[in-house]
Amino acid sequence: EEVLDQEYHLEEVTDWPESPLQLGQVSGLALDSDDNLVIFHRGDHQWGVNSFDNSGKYQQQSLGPIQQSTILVVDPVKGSVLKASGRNMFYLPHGITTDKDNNYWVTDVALHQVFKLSSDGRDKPLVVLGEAFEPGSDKEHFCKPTDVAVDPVTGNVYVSDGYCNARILKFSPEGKYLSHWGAGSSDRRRRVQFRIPHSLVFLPDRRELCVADRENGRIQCFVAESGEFVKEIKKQEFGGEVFAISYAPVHGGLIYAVNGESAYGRSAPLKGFVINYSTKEILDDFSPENAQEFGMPHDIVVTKDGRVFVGDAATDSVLKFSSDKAEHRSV
Ligand SMILES: O=C(N[C@@H](O)C(=O)O)c1ccccc1
Repeated sequence: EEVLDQEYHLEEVTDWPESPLQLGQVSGLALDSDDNLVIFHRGDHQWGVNSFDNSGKYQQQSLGPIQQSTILVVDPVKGSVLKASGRNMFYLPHGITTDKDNNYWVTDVALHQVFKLSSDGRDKPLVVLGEAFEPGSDKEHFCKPTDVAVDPVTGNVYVSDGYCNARILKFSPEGKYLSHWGAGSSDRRRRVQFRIPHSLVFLPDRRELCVADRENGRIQCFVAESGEFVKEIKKQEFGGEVFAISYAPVHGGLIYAVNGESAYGRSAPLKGFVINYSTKEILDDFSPENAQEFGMPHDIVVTKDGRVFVGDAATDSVLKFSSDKAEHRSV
């Protein structure tokens, strides 16, 4: 197979989007089957230090749900909004993914719930997991669930749970609990448990599930069917926090990741990374142009043609990166 040639380097496509998107905190990104970008954002709601009490209960229920459209489908070339939905449903959006039928699977950390939604604009909840506003750690309750990944072959659904739990749960396509691993499961094989499993990606060519184990600053990959541990990728360059990951089944398998700030401040520059899944080597890193900086890069997706989008929950923006020189405005 062809090897990534050396002059491959991702650079920001600074003239994307052509006109600004009205976004709140951008928490999640996904791609639909046409490689349109799906943005999950928080409108006028913000996750702040007073949003939750010590038991994980959301404190701002009285605000009511976000009235803006929290799910935007955006053209990857121009950045124009193709569809908008997700009004009056969510309090603190977090993760989003699409399944092979273009349904949305989303998590809301205030509701402590996971939803399967039709993408026909009616947002019809087809599956709901967890109990609204009730944190917990059994088979029917999550605590600030962070992300979802769907196996395109079996339709099985994986949930990373979450800020106040430390486990991955597996459900049937209809939402029946099947198993879980990490905290609370029988497997004691791996000493160090997750610390905020924050982002998931399914590797279709390997049938593995990789997890951004955020506060452990590492990526862990598992056999999706069994939860059996396969490998860990931990890099000095991450600086102790990995916020989100994505994957492209090309060039032998490429993992894309963004790092983040720890509660104790910045321990490494905020960047995106392109990592060779097999060798674990960092092939490229990237960040915004013109001394702009990432604020809180919070999710990342990569299109079939190698364009990368990063959603930032601090700058309320989505940035586009490409290695195709033709795409960068000639200065
Ligand atoms: O991590 C946090 N937020 C982000 O991940 C997010 O906004 O999803 C956070 C933690 C404590 C207090 C406030 C925010």
